[in-house]
Amino acid sequence: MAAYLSRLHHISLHVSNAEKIASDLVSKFKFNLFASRLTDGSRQLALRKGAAVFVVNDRPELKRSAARLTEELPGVTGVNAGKHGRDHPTTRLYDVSLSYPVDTVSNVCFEVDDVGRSCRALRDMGCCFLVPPTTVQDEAGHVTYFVVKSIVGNVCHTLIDRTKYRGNFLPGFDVMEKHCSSEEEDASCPITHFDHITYACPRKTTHQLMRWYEDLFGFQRFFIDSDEDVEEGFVINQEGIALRLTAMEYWKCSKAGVSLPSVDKKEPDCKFVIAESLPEQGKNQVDTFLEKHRAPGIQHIGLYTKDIVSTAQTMAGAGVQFFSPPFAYYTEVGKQQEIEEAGHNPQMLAQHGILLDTDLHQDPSLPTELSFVSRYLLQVFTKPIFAEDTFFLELIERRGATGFGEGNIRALWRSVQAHMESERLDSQQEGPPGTAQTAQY
Ligand SMILES: O=C(O)C(=O)Cc1ccc(O)cc1
Ligand SMILES: [Fe+2]
Repeated sequence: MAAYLSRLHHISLHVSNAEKIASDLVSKFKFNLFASRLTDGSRQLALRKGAAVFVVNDRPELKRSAARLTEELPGVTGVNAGKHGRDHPTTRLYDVSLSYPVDTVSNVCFEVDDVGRSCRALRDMGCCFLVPPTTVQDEAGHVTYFVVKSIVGNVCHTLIDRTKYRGNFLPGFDVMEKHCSSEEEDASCPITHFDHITYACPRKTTHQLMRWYEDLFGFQRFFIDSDEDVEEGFVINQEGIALRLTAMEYWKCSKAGVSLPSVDKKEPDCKFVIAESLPEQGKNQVDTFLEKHRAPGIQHIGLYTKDIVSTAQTMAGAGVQFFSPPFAYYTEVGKQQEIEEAGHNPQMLAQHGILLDTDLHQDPSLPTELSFVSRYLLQVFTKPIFAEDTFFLELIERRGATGFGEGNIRALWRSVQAHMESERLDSQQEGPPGTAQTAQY
């Protein structure tokens, strides 16, 4: 039986300079730093925007990490954190401090209602535990968590039960009383939650991955496109693009002991997208991720916003760089009309590289003349946010469309390929490989 998840709690980043990345998330992406945990050995900074929470961790140095890991694993059970207890300087709470050679986003932490039951379920299925069940407490109560390794590269999942905790975040973190952002700033960047997490995976691994998430966490297939083949997934294999996309979703379930979320309580949470590159059209952005990240992993995260134009405008003004499709994208007759019919201004979208994809959907419950409902989605992709050309963020505004737009994927693909080509030319001009700086900001 699977371990059913209540909701996504936070996503952890492991980076060489936590302060720099946290400061970018605050100043450019308008997240609020609301909690921190500072010890001699590690720094964990928690940032929030709506329900989207990132925890930014300092990445342990390679040479010391092997020792740290063996030191941490047997000793963590029952650790007391914060002001009232023993606090091991190298303990990274709610995560593992595995060393990693490049900056990475590697832990998706979920809340569960019954940690004991989830742990037994995963153990019975042969899951690999990186941290055994561990209780952490402070004056506001206690939480219990454990960490499992996924089968996607360095991705781990922390499962945490915080039903016995009354504090604002997690024990061991100092929560700041007041958030630093003004209301005005929040109104211009209405990000509400994580919409999806996209994994970059090697060829022929999609099925195994889907099976793992279905069996262990009760994820279910989500069809990106109505024409999608059950076995093949959503395949784009033409005009230089060779990509297989498959998506999964799970439902927030709120009651302890519920074996399957009942139909009427269904509420989908963050989706998971598996992107697998296909060999036919040469090296591409998924291959680049696998090479630069040195393993499969989280390639990008979609942040859901209620107003993409204003969010992109504010972020661009604060220094975020977005990918832009060629200007011709916005002047093409069909696209221009599509944008206008959706009530948007092509020039405004062009200014920040925002892509629009309409999905004409037939609603069988309506009379034929009214049955075509136009649903659309808007997306814009940032350039990589770490020094390495790996992880990026996406803004997404959904107007009825629940999937991912094929037109948008094609436009993104082309702008990323063009970016990769210009990087390649730059590095050729600057000298041998390794001397070129790929930092985007
Ligand atoms: O369209 C989206 O937002 C996706 O998440 C799909 C996707 C996945 C990987 C890519 O390299 C490009 C597009
Ligand atoms: Fe995406």
